Amino acid sequence: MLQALISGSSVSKLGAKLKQHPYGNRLSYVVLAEDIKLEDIVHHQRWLKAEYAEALYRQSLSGLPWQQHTIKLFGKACLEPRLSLWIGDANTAYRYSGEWRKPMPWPSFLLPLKLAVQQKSGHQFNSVLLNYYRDGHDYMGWHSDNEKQLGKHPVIASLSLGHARRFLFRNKSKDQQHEYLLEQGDLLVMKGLCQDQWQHSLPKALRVKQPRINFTFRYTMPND
Ligand SMILES: O=C(O)CCC(=O)C(=O)O
Ligand SMILES: [Fe+2]
Repeated sequence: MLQALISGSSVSKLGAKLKQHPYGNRLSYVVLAEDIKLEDIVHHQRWLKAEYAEALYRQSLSGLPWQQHTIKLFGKACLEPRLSLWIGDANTAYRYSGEWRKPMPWPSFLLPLKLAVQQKSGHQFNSVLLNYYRDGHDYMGWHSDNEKQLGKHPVIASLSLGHARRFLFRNKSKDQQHEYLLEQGDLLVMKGLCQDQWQHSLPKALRVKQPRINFTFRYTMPND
């Protein structure tokens, strides 16, 4: 059953490779994950089978109650530059921007995906944060996922659907930066010291008109 979701050619290619950016006419290159000696970041390109990835993308776009939250930035209330949704076991409420967010129960169509992500990464997850970037104006700023509720050295498995977007890492002293291109069906696993040593962001891409959806599977310390 699970094998039906997963592409046979998900094994990373080795060696130094440069890949041309698939959008924009600016000549721009992306260093593939395999070039980067960051053992705590693993990029499984095209992990999901194309037909399954496309069906999951469509179902997630139209079938989930996406919300646009307000956050406080320098004391001012602002709309987040993306939509999101917190899904998880009943005891995985989490604190974000001063508020408790209760999880939506797992919709049945996400259960086989959760199992497949657990199998691939070798870790258990009880929650997933979904992000919906409506177009290239939506983005996620620099941050580390280092909240207490995620525990020490969290493992976060991030699945990408929809339009390809750049995903950046910079180390905390800001003298190194790496770039990944996340395409439909890619699974990026962040673990070990990733959240301690690096920040990540999904920058704006103003030429992109199509949406992207991202699922970040996490283990959240249960509330009870
Ligand atoms: O959209 C992405 O790929 C990353 C999302 C992210 O970093 C997060 O939800 O913490
Ligand atoms: Fe993150």
